[in-house]
Amino acid sequence: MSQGVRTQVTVTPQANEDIRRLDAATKNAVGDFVRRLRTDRSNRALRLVFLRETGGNGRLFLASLDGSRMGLLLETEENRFSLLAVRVGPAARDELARLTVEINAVSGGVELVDQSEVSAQVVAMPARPEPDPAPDAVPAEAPAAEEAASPSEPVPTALPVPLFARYDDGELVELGVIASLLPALRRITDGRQLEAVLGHNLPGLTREVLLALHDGMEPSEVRAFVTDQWRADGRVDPQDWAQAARRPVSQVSTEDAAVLDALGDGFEAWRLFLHPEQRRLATTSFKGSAKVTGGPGTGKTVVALHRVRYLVDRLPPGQTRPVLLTTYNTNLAADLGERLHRLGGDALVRRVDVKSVDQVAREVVEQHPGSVLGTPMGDEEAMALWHRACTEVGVFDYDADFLDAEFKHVILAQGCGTERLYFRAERKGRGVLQRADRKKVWELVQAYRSLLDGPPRRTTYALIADEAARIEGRHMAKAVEQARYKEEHGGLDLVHREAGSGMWLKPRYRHVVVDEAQDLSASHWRMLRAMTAPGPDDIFLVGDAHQRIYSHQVVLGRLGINTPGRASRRLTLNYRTTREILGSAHGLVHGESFDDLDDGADTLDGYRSVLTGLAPQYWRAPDWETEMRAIAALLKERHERYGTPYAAMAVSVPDKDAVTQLAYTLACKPFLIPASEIGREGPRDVDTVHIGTMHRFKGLEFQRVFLAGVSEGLIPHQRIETFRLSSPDRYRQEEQRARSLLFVAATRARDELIVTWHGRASRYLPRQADRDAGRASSLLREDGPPSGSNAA
Ligand SMILES: Nc1ncnc2c1ncn2[C@@H]1O[C@H](COP(=O)(O)OP(=O)(O)OP(=O)(O)O)[C@@H](O)[C@H]1O
Repeated sequence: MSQGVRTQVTVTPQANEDIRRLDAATKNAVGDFVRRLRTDRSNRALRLVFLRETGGNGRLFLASLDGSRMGLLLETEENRFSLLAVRVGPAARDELARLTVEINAVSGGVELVDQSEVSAQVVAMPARPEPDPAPDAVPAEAPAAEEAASPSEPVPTALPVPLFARYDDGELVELGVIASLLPALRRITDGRQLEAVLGHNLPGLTREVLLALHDGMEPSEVRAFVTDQWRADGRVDPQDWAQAARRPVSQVSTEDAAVLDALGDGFEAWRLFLHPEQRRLATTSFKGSAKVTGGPGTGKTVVALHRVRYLVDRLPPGQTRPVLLTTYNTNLAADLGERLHRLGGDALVRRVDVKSVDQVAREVVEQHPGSVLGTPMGDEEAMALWHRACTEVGVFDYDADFLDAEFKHVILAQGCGTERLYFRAERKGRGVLQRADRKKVWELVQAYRSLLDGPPRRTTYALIADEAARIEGRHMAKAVEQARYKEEHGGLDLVHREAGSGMWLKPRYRHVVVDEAQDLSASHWRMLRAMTAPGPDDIFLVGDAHQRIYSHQVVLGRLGINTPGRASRRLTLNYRTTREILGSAHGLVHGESFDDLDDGADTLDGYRSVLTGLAPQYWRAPDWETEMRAIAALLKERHERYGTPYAAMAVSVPDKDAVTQLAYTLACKPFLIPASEIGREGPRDVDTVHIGTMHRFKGLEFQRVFLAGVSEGLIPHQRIETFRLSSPDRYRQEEQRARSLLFVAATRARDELIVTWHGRASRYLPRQADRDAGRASSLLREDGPPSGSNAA
C-alpha cells in the first residue's frame, strides 16, 4: 500500500465567497475534495491538472471536484495548496483558466479577477482617442470630455467620462486596487456599472477602495482609512507566492476544522475571516492596555471575542479562569457567552468568566467577609429616596435627577469620601456649583446614605461598584506588597500568606476584556483596574462614545488605564448596515462632539459600509393610534409578501407605555401579529416581532428595524426643556444622550430602516424626512395591501 502524502490546504476569502454563493452540493463536493487532497495529494483520483506557472514560486492547478464542479488551486511549496476559486457547469474549466491571479501590492494577499465576468458587466464605451503623450508627461487628472477633444480630431460630444478618470493607474494600485482590474475599470462610466462590477466577487481591498472613492473620499483619506488598514507587515515581494499564500489575508481560517465546518454549513463570516485591521487588533501583543473605538457595527465585539481566544491560547494549561470578558448589561453578557462558545467551544469558554460588570461587582462584594449587601433599587425607588432625603433635610433646591447624577458621576466617580474632597471635585460638563451649594448637596447625600442603610437595607448598582472597587483596590495593594516582600526575601513565602488561605494573594484576573466600554462608570473601571496587575495585555477595551446612553464620560488615563499611541485604534468599516441606512444614521449625531473614552476627541471620519440596500423610509401619522396601525400594516406586509420572519423585525418606541400599546394593536384584528417585549434579558428567541424602548436595542441587530414615535416632544422628551434655561450644560447633555439613543437604535438595522412619527417630526430627523414621508393613513385603506412600501 502506498504511503499517502500529507498536504496542507487553505481556502482564500474569494474562494470561500464562491462556495457561499453556490449550492449546498458544491459545499459538500469542496469539503470532500479538500479532505481527500489533505490525506494524499498523489491520489490519482483527485485529477489535479497543471495549468500554468504564476511566475516566481507558484503553480496553478485545475482540479475536478466532482462531475460538474471544478476548482482552481495554487501550489506554493511542496504539498501546500490554496483553493482560489470554484466554478460549476460545462464552462467551468474555461472560466477558471481565464482567471487572472496576482499578489496585491498593498496587502500582499493572493487575489484574483474573473475578467470575463467583469467585462460582461461593463457596457463598453466607445474607445477614447489616446492623446499624444508628451515624452515625459505625468499622468494627470483626466479632462472633461469636451476638453479632451482637440479641434482637429472631433470626438463625439456625448462621450462619457470614465468614473475613475481622476486617478491614474499607479495611484489606484498604490491605494490597493488589484492591477488586473484596471482595464475594465477604465471602461466604467456610471454608478450602475460600478454597482454591477461590485456585485461580482472582487477582492475585499479593491471593493473598499472603489466604494470609498466613489463616495467622494479623497485619496489621502482612502489611504488612511482603508489602505493602511490592509497594508502588509513587511515588504511585499510580487513574486513570492509562498509568502503571499501564508498571509492571513489569503486564508479564511488557519484552522482546518473551521474551514471544513464552514464548507458544511452556514459558518458566520466573522468566525472565519477578520478584516486585516481586526486581526491585527485581536492578535497583537500590547505592552499594557489597548483600546478599540469605532462606529456601530464595525466589529468591535467580534474583535473582543477573537482577542479573548488569542489570550486564552497563550495561557499555560490549567483549570482556572484567568480571563474576564465583561460588558455593560446582563443580556449582552449572555450574548457574548454564546458567541464565545460558537467561536471556540467548551475549551475556550472554560477559561473565561463572562459576566456583566455589575454582576462582577456584586460577586466581589458578596464574597467579601463582613460585607452586607442590600437589595439594589431601581431608578424610581432611588428617586423616591432622594425626595425623602430632601424632605428630611428641608432643602428643596435640587431635583432628584440632579442629585442622583451628582452622587454617581461626581462624588462616587471621584471617590469623594469627605466633604473637603467634594469641595475640590471637578464637575466637567455639569456647570458651576458654588461651595455653599456643595455643602447643601453633601448634606443631602449623607441623608440619602443613611436612608439606604436604615431598614430595609437597600443599595444601588453604583454603590455596589464603588464598594467592589474599594475591596479590589485593597486586595491588589496587599498582593503588590506580598510580591515585593517575596522578592526582597528571595521567594520566602511563609510569613505573608493570607491567613487561612495557604495561598499567595494574586490579582483576580490575568487579562480583562471589556465590550461596550463607553457605558462603564469610573467605579467600574477602578474595580477592573484593580483586578488585573498592570502589564502586557492587561486590559483590552472596545467601545464607542457615540453610543453612550448610560454613563458619563470617564477619562481612562486618570484611572490608571493608559492606551498611548498604537494601543488606541479605531475601526471604520461597518459590516452590519447598508450605506443608505448609515448615511441617515450618521446625520443623527452630526455636529455633536464626542470623546475617545479618554481625554481626546473621537469622530466618525472614514466610517463606511460596503453593503447597499434600501433607502430609509419615513411615514408621518396624524396621531399615535394611526401610527401604530400603520406600523402593523407594514410589518404584516413584510412578513406575508416578502417572507421576513417576525423575529427578524423589531420596533423601538419612546417609552414603556408605548410598548404595551403597540403590542396590543399588533395583536388585534385585522393584524394578529405576535409580538414580545425586549426585556432585561434581551429578545426571546421566538417567532414574534420584538418591541422595546430604545435603551433595549443596545448591542442587538435585526433585519428590519422600525423607529416609532420619533416625534418632537418625545425624542428628545419635552421634560428636558426645563433645563434649557436653568441648566444649559445639563440640557446639552440630555440632547446628546437622546441623539445617541436614536443613533444606537437606527444602527441596529441590517437591511431596512423605517422611521415613523405622529404630529411634528423630531428635530433630529433630516430636514428632507418630513418632505419625503409617506402618509401613514394611506397604508390603512381597505383596498388591499399597503402600496409603495418598497420592502423587497
Ligand atoms: N470580519 C467580519 N466579517 C463578517 N462579518 C463581520 C465581521 N466583523 C463583524 N462582522 C459582523 O458585523 C456585525 C457587527 O459586528 P459587532 O457586533 O462586532 O460590531 P460592533 O462594532 O460591536 O457593533 P455595535 O457597536 O453596534 O454594538 C455582526 O453581525 C458581525 O457578525
